[in-house]
Amino acid sequence: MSVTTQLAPPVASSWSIETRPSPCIRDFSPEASIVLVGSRGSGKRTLGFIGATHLGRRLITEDHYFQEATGTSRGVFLRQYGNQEFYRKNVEVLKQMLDNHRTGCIIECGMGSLSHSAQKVLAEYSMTHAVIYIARGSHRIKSLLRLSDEEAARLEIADLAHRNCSNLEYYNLYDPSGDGAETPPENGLGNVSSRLKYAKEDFSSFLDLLTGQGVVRSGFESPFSIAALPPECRSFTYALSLRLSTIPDLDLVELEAGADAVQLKIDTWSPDLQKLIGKHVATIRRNLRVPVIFQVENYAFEGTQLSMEEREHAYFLLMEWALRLAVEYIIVDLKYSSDRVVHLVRSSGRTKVIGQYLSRDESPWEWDEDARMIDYDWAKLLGCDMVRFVRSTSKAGDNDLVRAFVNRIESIPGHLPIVAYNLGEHGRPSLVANKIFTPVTHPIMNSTVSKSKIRQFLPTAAEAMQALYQSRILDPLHFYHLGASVFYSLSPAMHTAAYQVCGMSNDFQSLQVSSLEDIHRIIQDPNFGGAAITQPYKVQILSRIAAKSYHAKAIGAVNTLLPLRLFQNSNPLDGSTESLLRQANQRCKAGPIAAYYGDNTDFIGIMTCIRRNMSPRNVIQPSKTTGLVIGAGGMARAAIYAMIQLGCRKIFICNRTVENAENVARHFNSWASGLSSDGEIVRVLKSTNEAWPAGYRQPTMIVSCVPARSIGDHAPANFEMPMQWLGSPTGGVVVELAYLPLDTPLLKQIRRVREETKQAWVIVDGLEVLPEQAIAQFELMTGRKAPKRRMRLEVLQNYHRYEE
Ligand SMILES: O=C1C[C@@](O)(C(=O)O)C[C@@H](O)[C@@H]1O
Repeated sequence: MSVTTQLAPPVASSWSIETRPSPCIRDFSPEASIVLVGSRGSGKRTLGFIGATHLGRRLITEDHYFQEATGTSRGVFLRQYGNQEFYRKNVEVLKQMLDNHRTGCIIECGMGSLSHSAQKVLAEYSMTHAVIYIARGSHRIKSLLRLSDEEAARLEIADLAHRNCSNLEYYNLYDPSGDGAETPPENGLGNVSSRLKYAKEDFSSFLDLLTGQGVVRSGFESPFSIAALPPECRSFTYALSLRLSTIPDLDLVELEAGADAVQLKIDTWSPDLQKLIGKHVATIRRNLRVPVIFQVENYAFEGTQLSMEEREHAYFLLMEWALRLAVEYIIVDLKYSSDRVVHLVRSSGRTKVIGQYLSRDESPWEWDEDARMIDYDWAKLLGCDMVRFVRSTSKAGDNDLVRAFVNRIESIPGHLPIVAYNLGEHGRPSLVANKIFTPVTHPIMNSTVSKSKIRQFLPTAAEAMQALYQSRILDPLHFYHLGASVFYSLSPAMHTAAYQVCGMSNDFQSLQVSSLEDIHRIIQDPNFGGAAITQPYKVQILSRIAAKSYHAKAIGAVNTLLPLRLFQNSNPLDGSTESLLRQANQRCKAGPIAAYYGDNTDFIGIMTCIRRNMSPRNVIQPSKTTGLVIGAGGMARAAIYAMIQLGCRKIFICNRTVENAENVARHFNSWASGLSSDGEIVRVLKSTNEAWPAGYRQPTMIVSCVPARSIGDHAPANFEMPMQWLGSPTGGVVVELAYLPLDTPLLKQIRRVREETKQAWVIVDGLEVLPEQAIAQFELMTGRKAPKRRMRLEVLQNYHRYEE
């Protein structure tokens, strides 16, 4: 079996940097238009629509553009003018379409891109733009298009042309939530089902990755967010080691457990390896939502009878493949020829290259030799973004040498992030002390058989964390839920379960407090780790806070309080992003507290739930979409901010005490004065007797932030909507934040209306939002990736304890 011929035609191994074809540049300007190519049935148009909505871009479809440019449809043109003229016109129109939309668009290319000249045009465009090939399982395309075997085979061969003129690849996984969904019509708007939840999330994150949007967004907004720094700049991050061959036997959803990335090891060959990798990368992303570190193991070639030269060639073809999939990291063994490495680095786009020196044999090199520093410098010179040193040892003393070596590198100003540890049983202390992408396993993988012996020495992420607490590198901290009425909270259950899953020695308890002074007493303890703040203190606590996130400032309320400690060389009170990032990197250490930092995750919970449940028919249009918020407390503020973040610019607020609603409206109108042409984003509805204001569409997103049970002397709000306000012909999303009882009068009413009018109202109850805000809160408090599934499960399992 020749592996190389299956992957692509072999290339001459004598290539030097000069003679190699120019690298495929995948570094595009953030605004550059994005082209989608792929066969019929691959899902290009649906993805185009999702992408355009997500990035706020125009969707251009080739068919529609052809019709516009020529005045006839493709079919009619072909019949009228014949093949040759049709092909000529196709290329002309394609070129014109691409040239006229160089920025700010998502361009869907259909069959018109198959001819040789069209491919040339696309290949040229791919030098400056992302041209994404949309792949999909051939059996799915076959059944979707109802093709015979022969037709399917023909389509698959023709489709290769698309792959050849693209520089990136996206595997469009089956989305079970979208069964029955229709392809959007020609203008791209309208009927895509709101149910394509996974595809929406998958493709949106893929585009964030390509455009760099995700990083830009989170960075300056909240320095304590784990997205504010890439994992290689944080302390003690874990990479779940996952071998390709074992994936079919695993339920990936079960693997969620505190890992910051998945290290995907290619350990085997199969005839359709490339497609398999694309599919598995997509599956990992969907199920675990962490970056992928791509690595090809040497033992993958065992039994293939490839020459060394062929192995090297195959190795680099796979690396190129990983770049096409835009994996976040690739590990490149620096034993291979440096011109190949340089070529790869030049093509890497936003993928970070980790240069590796690996030895599975003992004593090939020592940690304290000068040659290690030369190796490090060489990796840097080759353009690597990080360096990884790994070797076998049987001597415990080698672990101290690793530390000394890492210290040496870390003393170099502007040094590259470094991964360094010893393999095997004796190397475990160095593995646990390693700070970046420590490879870990997962309890459910213990039963899988390993070709490589190292697997059995890997700890789980929880074990690695526990070791850090045992050796006092990290400190157990106390966390609280503080408010006037906290007995019904599910927060302790969610946070405690998350500590357990991640191997953290913290505790979390609810305390009822009756004044800010009460709170102050609790949070002075050097082992205080953070608090979830609830009513009525979300706004009041602002007076005790030295620094707050961009969001908390905008909202004017805080639900997450964190300590700022007195650490050497850092002034916690200067409030600079840098000092806050330093605090964030040390948040698992106890120490005297000098001040407090405030953030807000309520808006994240609400925003996530609206986005997830909003149907594309109600896609947010700043000039048209309206939102309605009931209540005027801290949660109502978060709801308004969530709507603003989603792009809504016409928000109404309604509250029993009108004055409070007016205060909230004033706050946002002054904060957001630049966002709306008439300067007013939030307007007050004085009572439910008012008719819906003329000139505004009825709301398509409604969030109720009033309690459904009595609190102290306050009677429950029992809020119901005036029927006239529920007139949106396309329905919308109704988010109810109260969850005691779960079936509030408002939700009962919406169900009734839905039944009677058949309008598409989607209901989100309080138990859906609650874990989302807690997940974001846990990550702010600990810097660890939250075990989301487990936290959501805790809510469902514990809720019944409080039901009347
Ligand atoms: O409002 C809430 C709900 C909550 O107070 C609870 O009951 O668990 C927890 C807070 O973080 C959040 O802001």
